[in-house]
Amino acid sequence: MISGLYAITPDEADTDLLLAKVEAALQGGIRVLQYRNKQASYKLQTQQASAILPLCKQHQVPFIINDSVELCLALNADGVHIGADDGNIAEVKARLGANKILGASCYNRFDLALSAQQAGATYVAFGACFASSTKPHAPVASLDLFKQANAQLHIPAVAIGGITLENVPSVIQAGANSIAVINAIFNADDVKLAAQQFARLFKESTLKATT
Ligand SMILES: Cc1ncc(COP(=O)(O)OP(=O)(O)O)c(N)n1
Ligand SMILES: Cc1nc(C(=O)O)sc1CCOP(=O)(O)O
Ligand SMILES: [Mg+2]
Repeated sequence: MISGLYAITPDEADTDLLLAKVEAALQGGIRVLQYRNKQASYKLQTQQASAILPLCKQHQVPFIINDSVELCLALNADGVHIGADDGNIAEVKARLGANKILGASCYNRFDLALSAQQAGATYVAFGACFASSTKPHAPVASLDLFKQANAQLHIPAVAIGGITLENVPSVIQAGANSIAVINAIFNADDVKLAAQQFARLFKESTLKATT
């Protein structure tokens, strides 16, 4: 269920603009969407995520909420993504139930991925793969983690952090199952085109990696 192009929303206060960008990204072929707005109040997050949910449903794209189990359960979204400061994975899993997606940030640490999988995570994320303007102080993660993930995990591994159309082939060749992107999609002049280009590169590079 978690594979291909995984878009994450930017910190956008203008809900109409955000919805237009999300619709364009969906039309461009994203396969997963995470709602993340670190600047918004819980009220604005609820309004924005409630408006995005039916768009994702129309496109049959899983909709994941960043950080908040409460918001995910209130909206009946498809899942939650949590990091080291967002709660205990096993406890969050128990609150969400077996049918929701639970993503866990593992930064540059494979030991965290092994324990996240053990605690019930549906997927893990490693990053930052490259310097990220969205999160400039993120620790740098080696692309070798994806080789390790393929060999030792039975859940998908998502790559995040500074991923662009230029560097995405190297991440896919390294073995990432999914590519999470904020800036290079949502700050592109043409959001739909950017998503289409990522999706096409993902297809081409995956074919190369498997032949
Ligand atoms: C797919 C994906 N991977 C990593 C993160 C980062 O989560 P976290 O470390 O909790 O940081 P914030 O996003 O909450 O700032 C993510 N959101 N999504
Ligand atoms: C939200 C986030 N988490 C990261 C991590 O390394 O865990 S990097 C990151 C920002 C990703 O945005 P962009 O595609 O604009 O670099
Ligand atoms: Mg978080």
